[in-house]
Amino acid sequence: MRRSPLDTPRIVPVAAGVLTDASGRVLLARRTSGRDLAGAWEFPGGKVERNESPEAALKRELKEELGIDVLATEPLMSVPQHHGSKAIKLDVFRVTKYAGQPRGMENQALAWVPNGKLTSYPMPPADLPVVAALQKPAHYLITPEPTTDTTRFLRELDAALSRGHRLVQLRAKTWQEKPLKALLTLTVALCKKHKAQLLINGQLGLAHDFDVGLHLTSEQLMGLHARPLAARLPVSASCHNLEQLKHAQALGLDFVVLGSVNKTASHPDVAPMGWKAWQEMRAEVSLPIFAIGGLGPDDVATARQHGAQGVAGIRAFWPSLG
Ligand SMILES: Nc1nc2c([nH]c(=O)n2[C@H]2C[C@H](O)[C@@H](COP(=O)(O)OP(=O)(O)OP(=O)(O)O)O2)c(=O)[nH]1
Repeated sequence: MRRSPLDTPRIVPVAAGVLTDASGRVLLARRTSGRDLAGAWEFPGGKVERNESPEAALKRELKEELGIDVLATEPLMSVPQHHGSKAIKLDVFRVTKYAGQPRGMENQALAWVPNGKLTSYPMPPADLPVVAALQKPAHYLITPEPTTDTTRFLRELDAALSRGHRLVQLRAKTWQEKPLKALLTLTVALCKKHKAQLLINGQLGLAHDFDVGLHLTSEQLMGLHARPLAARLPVSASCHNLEQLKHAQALGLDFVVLGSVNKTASHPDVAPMGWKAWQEMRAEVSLPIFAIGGLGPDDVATARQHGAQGVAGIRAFWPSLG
């Protein structure tokens, strides 16, 4: 249900920093008792004051909380998040240079956590997309419908993977089972070679048989009552509205794709939602979301500033189309 303007909470701006040590461990701080989200682990930081920039707030907060001087930062992402009656916009920066040794100046516990272990720490909802951004790719490559010229298809996929893509959806909607199995065998081998994760669009049986991930259409998503694959295999879904996003989160999907952000050549009949509506839906859930629709690899920074994991697409990612 949509909130009316009267019950929309004021959006509180918060700045937080990702500090890493020489071995890539990330610094988390534990929220002290008697506060909102007490006991949760978070990225150090705090509320942005009136007339203060998020970077200035981060410097001030990390001096107060950790006793360090922040010398250089890079924007990582900005996450809009509603939880309970609160609404925040969490601006997260990588702290690339600082002076001093972080200490818990406010008696808060600190922990240096290996990147791969971050998900075992209970964190506020707004931090979950940030952890995903630290751990998972920013591009989700969706293949164009393969033609019968599979040699060419595989050559182009090889070229795309050589550019660094590590998350791939095989979208072969019109293929019969037998040739699709043959194509999938070759696609699996290619993805293995490039250490890329493969998901197949729509075909649960094949995902099982080939031990690959599954990408659900929005219709398939809404027909499910449980996550359809073992936890070690990724499951994603296409979403177009808040109901679908919430269902994907309730099922425990690994990530979703939400769009269309802009008008696209492939779906000219779909009305674009634009970034504002995209961001409002993003704020209601905390699972990682790729933005899709007329976007390409160059749009990752914009997508991250609206709370996206990154960008998904066909056209701008595929060698002969981009
Ligand atoms: N610092 C920080 N805050 C976060 C993160 N994730 C997240 O949801 N938050 C929320 C928790 C709080 O609602 C708000 C940060 O506020 P704060 O730490 O400056 O202030 P506080 O809760 O002590 O509140 P108050 O005493 O000022 O009322 O942002 C995070 O990673 N780091």
